[in-house]
Amino acid sequence: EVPLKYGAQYTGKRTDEAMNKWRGNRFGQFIHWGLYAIPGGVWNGKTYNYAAEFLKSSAKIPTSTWDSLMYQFNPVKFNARQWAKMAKQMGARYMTITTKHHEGFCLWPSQYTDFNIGNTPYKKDILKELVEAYNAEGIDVNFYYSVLDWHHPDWRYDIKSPEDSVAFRRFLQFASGQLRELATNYPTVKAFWFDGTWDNSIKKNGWWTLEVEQMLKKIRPGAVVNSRLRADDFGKRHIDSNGKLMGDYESGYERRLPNPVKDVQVTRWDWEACMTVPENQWGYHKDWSVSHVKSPLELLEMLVHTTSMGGNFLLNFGPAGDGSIRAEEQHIARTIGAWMQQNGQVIYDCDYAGWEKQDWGYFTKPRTGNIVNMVVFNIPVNGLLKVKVPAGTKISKATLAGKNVKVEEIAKDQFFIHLPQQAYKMPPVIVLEAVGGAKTNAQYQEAKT
Ligand SMILES: COc1ccc([C@H]2[C@H](O)[C@H](O)[C@H](C)N2C)cc1
Repeated sequence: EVPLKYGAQYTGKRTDEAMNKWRGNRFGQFIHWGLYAIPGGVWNGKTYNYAAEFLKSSAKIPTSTWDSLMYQFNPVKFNARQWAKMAKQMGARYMTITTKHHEGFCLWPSQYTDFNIGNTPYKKDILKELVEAYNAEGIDVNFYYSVLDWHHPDWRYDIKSPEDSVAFRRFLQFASGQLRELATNYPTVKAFWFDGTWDNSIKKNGWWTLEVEQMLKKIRPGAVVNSRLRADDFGKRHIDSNGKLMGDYESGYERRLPNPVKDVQVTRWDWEACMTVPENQWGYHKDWSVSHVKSPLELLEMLVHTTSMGGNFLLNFGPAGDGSIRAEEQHIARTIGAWMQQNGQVIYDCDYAGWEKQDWGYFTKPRTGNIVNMVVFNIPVNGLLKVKVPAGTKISKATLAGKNVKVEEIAKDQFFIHLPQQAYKMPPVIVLEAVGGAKTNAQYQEAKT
């Protein structure tokens, strides 16, 4: 091991109450909302197919022109309570909001820059409205914060001169101040999702990333911070030079999920995957016809896949500039929500079962009891669902929607589950009562230090 000052501060999963709640939430709503939602990927009549929140660079728009969008920000259709109700109906247990994306525009009235919601026609503190509305629905709120800031004159992509060093130190003070006011003025915030930390300027200032994590946890004990913030003494990000995860959970899965067979080592720590509905649009884009738009079922399978590997799934919504939620996203919320209404117990507070992945779907395991859930996405034509269980496991009971289903042992540690013959519009859940069998997932729990 190399001695590190700014590397991982602990190993193994946090087991305090705040982290257990963060983990048990499992399903979150990401919201990307900022000035980019106004043009929605279209500039001077031309549609740019790249991510809408990058339109400033795609269309090579000067900062002064882009920043004047602030004077147009007046979301007349914005209703925080309606958004929160929709998220509740979808079954989201937490919501992560872009307090400030790369453009540098702040959804809260920051004292550290005028480039904020207070100087828009809307004027009011949107962040406060969202925190209150979502908390009122029992949904935890987490803050996304981009360190990269296209608006701020002291931002640097790299440190190549003494002037760069002086300017960037001022920038880091600015960012620390913004984070302090976010953690202080919105006391119910539960976690911080850092982005925009891939540049050399940050890699060369790993000390600051640890200082920020420690400051936030001092102001908000129990706060959860993602690995994406952190760089160690040598500029290594997410995982330090000794191979240890920094921050409280691994946040490298962006628009991709770990493979349930090859990447099972991800279960040794907490992690979260964030996902777009189109191929690559986080902010609102006017034209979703340019790429595949994932169906509710595709997204539901990703949620179950993520839970089955002990991770959290953060599904993105990109509200329009007027504060409305597009029809596709409303449909996704309703469809996933209907299934979560019946089956949320196989997601919330559930984890990796440690059983071998099979083609029919995914296993999830509640924290306590000898239950293993099967979420079936691939229904066998003959209605006989072949299940392999760990050596020596006995299945004492299997139910589907509360009704017993026949379990027929066909070989050592192999069973047919007789599925009721019906048209399955949504994935059925089979609850197994299983006793015995090797405890396989223990091997990935690292020693706690
Ligand atoms: C350079 O490639 C990037 C950079 C930043 C991103 C941002 C997206 O705008 C969104 O906020 C996502 C979570 N983040 C990684 C995506 C791709």
